Amino acid sequence: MDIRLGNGFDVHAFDDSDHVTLCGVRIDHDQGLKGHSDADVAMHAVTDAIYGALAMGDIGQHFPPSDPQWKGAASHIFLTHAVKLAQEHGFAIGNIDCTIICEFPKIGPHSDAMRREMARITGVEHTRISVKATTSERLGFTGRGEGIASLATCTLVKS
Ligand SMILES: Nc1ccn([C@@H]2O[C@H](COP(=O)(O)O)[C@@H](O)[C@H]2O)c(=O)n1
Ligand SMILES: C[C@@]1(CO)OP(=O)(O)OP(=O)(O)OC[C@H]1O
Repeated sequence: MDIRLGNGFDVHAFDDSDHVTLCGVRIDHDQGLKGHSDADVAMHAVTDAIYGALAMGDIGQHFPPSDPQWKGAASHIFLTHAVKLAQEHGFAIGNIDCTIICEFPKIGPHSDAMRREMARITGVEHTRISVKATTSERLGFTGRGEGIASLATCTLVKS
């Protein structure tokens, strides 16, 4: 059995919009996230974890921020591409673990919806997908409410 481990990390700054999209779930909030795409920082970290496990670059190499085609794009496009690439190379996703770092919005009430949305996109059972959150105890840029950071780990399995 061939088992691969990948990690991903991403940061997006807040802007003055009225919602954020995290793991494909829209959360009304008094700020939004700036990005070339829909700025789904958590889904970007998960996508990069898959590319990392495959040792096939990163999200910006597959979907350059300089390409107008991806302006405002929904991030499920990027995640779907990474999953397809894994499948084409004979891998299935073993599990995904994602951590979202921010003071606000609170993630807990939305984490199950996020797991189910990523399960829908990836075709992976939601019991294999984890979405967690932490504050940074008011320290640093996340603590000052300047943006959201996210990190993710995934395993890929080829039997
Ligand atoms: N944006 C967030 C941040 C945290 N949580 C939940 O609160 C718990 C305590 O956070 P600490 O940073 O004080 O450890 C954390 O374990 C999460 O369950 C959240 O839902 N949303
Ligand atoms: C997702 C892409 C798409 O152009 O743009 P952004 O939304 O700016 O997100 P980032 O995490 O900076 O990753 C780079 C790009 O691939």
